Amino acid sequence: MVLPAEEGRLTTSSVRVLVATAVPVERDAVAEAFPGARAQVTRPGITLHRPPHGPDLLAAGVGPALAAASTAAALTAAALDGAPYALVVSAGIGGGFAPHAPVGSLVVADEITAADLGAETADGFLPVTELGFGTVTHLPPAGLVGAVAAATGARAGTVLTGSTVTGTAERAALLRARHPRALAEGMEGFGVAEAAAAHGVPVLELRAVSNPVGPRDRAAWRVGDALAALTDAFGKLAPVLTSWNPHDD
Ligand SMILES: O=C(O)c1cccc(C(=O)CC[C@H]2O[C@@H](n3cnc4c(=O)[nH]cnc43)[C@H](O)[C@@H]2O)c1
Repeated sequence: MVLPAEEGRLTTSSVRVLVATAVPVERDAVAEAFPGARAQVTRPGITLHRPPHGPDLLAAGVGPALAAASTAAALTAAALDGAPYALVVSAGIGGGFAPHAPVGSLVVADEITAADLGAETADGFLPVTELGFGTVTHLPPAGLVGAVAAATGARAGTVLTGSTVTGTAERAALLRARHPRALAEGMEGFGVAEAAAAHGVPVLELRAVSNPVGPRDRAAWRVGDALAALTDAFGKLAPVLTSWNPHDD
């Protein structure tokens, strides 16, 4: 249930946490792990859902650009409200690289990497860093990644972000050749991480695998199973987030 209230502060954790999903159904799957009536908090450009004992939840939009814009809006609003977030979690369903991350499994990013941010050249792909710009990778706090993996059973590895869902075996193989530690692919993690980095806030990415990365086969997607895995994971994550001390990581 959602209440149109503006009141209520995060009371579970010692740290204020923002969970950014792409779409409302993912947000609601996370919310199921935090029972009670959710307050709905509107700020410029965004609407947050706030369970009584849980993190702030944001359906930030599909793709890295909208996810970054929405996450930045939430971070800015919280800072201006005098209650900044100490952690941002990018969460949702994702593609898993077979056989390393099977459908239904969880992946926590120890590295969040933009897979398609760069230039195609005759000699292959060059990331923007080799063109002299920006960054293509963000590293979540290692201690927190380990604690999340231990609590949820998630595999830890690289999670790639792209603006285009991979749809062929050739592209999947190319991505794994470029990123041998890649376990999963999503469309938002790097955008969320860029916004968090701009605010000096650590980031985490958790993906529940709904489909294999590779040839497009919508009939094989197991979105319901992945959403259930996401709910289950956040149920186990709550005590991890509560006890996490950013200064120790
Ligand atoms: O029908 C399609 O081919 C198609 C094309 C673009 C997007 C979709 C979606 O269902 C939304 C993707 C949404 O879910 C995440 N996601 C899930 N699986 C993958 C994947 O294999 N590769 C990348 N992203 C994936 C993503 O983060 C989006 O939020 C369907």
